[in-house]
Amino acid sequence: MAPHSHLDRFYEPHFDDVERLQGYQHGGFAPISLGQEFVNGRYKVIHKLGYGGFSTVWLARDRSNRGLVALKIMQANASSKPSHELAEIHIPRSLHTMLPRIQDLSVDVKDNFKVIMPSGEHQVIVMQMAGPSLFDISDFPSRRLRADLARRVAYQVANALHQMHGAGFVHGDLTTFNILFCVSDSVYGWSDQDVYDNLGRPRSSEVETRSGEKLAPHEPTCLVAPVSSSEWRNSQGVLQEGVVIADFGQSYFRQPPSDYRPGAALHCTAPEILFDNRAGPEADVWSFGCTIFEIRAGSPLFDWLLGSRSALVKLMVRMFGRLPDPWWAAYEDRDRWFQENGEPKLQSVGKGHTKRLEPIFVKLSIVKELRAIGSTENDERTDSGLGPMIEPKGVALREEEVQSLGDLLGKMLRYRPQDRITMEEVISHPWFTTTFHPGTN
Ligand SMILES: Nc1ncnc2c1ncn2[C@@H]1O[C@H](COP(=O)(O)OP(=O)(O)OP(=O)(O)O)[C@@H](O)[C@H]1O
Repeated sequence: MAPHSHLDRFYEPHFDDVERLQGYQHGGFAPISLGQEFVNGRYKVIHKLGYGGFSTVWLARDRSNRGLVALKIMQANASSKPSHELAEIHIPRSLHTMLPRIQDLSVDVKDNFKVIMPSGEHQVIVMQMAGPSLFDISDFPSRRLRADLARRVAYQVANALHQMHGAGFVHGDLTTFNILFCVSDSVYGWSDQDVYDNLGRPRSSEVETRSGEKLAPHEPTCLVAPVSSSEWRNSQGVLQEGVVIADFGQSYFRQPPSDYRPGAALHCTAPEILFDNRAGPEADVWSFGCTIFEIRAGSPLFDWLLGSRSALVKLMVRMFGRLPDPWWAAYEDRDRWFQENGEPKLQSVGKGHTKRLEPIFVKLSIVKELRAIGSTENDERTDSGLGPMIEPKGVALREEEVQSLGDLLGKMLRYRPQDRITMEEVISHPWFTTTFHPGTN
């Protein structure tokens, strides 16, 4: 009989917005529990804020000043890579010292220390506590930000990225997952009870093996769900309408470190990374183009769940046409879907005198995607419970905005990095400042 997989070993948790249990291995996630203390009781874990591929992120009380902080507890394997540590800790610190105007736009690292646990040695990064990510608040497919808020948020990120590029920093992993709403100043002074009253009590699910076998010391006794997006959305006066950029794990200053491997989220990955493994400020511009679309649309330009590089390239070619050489020749599935000129392959449809050739799929375009915003929303959602940050349902973009945003994204999403506009040009684009009057359609 085949051995049970790691997943089969456990009963499923009661909720799905939680890290996978397979991540809890030697070298993996740290088994943290609510109430756990670090640095001689200075930091005490009181809730969970999120998780990513490399870490779990917890809300903690800093007893030195009674304030609230976020503890990003890295997987042990990621903690031992000097370049990762350098990026996660030193890039945000350098940004704050070198670029005073970015202080409100990038997350602040306050402290860091290491802890030894049965899973290994973990780097813990103490950060300014922020709110949910843009991804979390939109909660695809039913919600997107209010139009004015979407543009304001996009401008803040553009401003931060412009300053970073001007000083020689590359972010390397720009997505809606890594842009977080700021919380109101009063939140930092909340008691534990205020946290639970406003954000709900942590939901936890006991971890149990199917066989009844005891848990290993590196396995958590409970999985804890992060504060839910609906708690954030419906909490009154807790979130500000400003954002900070977070997650500098893929960032670098001037030159990528020798062990650098570009690692942007697949749906935001630029073609030069896919084909040449080459990151840079231009790749940030591509990722940010995808991110602006997602901020305005509430859903991604290219699917989040593509699964493969080839599936992403197929969507790119459907949208932007034939790849430049030599990438076209390197795209292994091109003959399956496309003619040599990048047009979709043709298939025979109909019978007898109605028989004709038709493309095997329709071509995509940014403008078409922009025109579809607001018209394909899930009609079952109610306007109540959406919160003040969310656009009412069924609101489409004015044609004037479709043209303006289509122009901006078209220039940011050019295949060749040297053909893309720079962040200097992005922030002066009229889409950020034009008033799109209702009724111009
Ligand atoms: N300072 C913070 N305040 C509040 N929540 C945070 C903070 N930092 C991170 N989070 C939450 O934790 C999640 C994971 O954080 P982050 O993306 O930094 O982790 P990661 O392991 O580096 O993930 P990735 O797989 O994206 O590289 C974020 O999406 C966010 O929801």
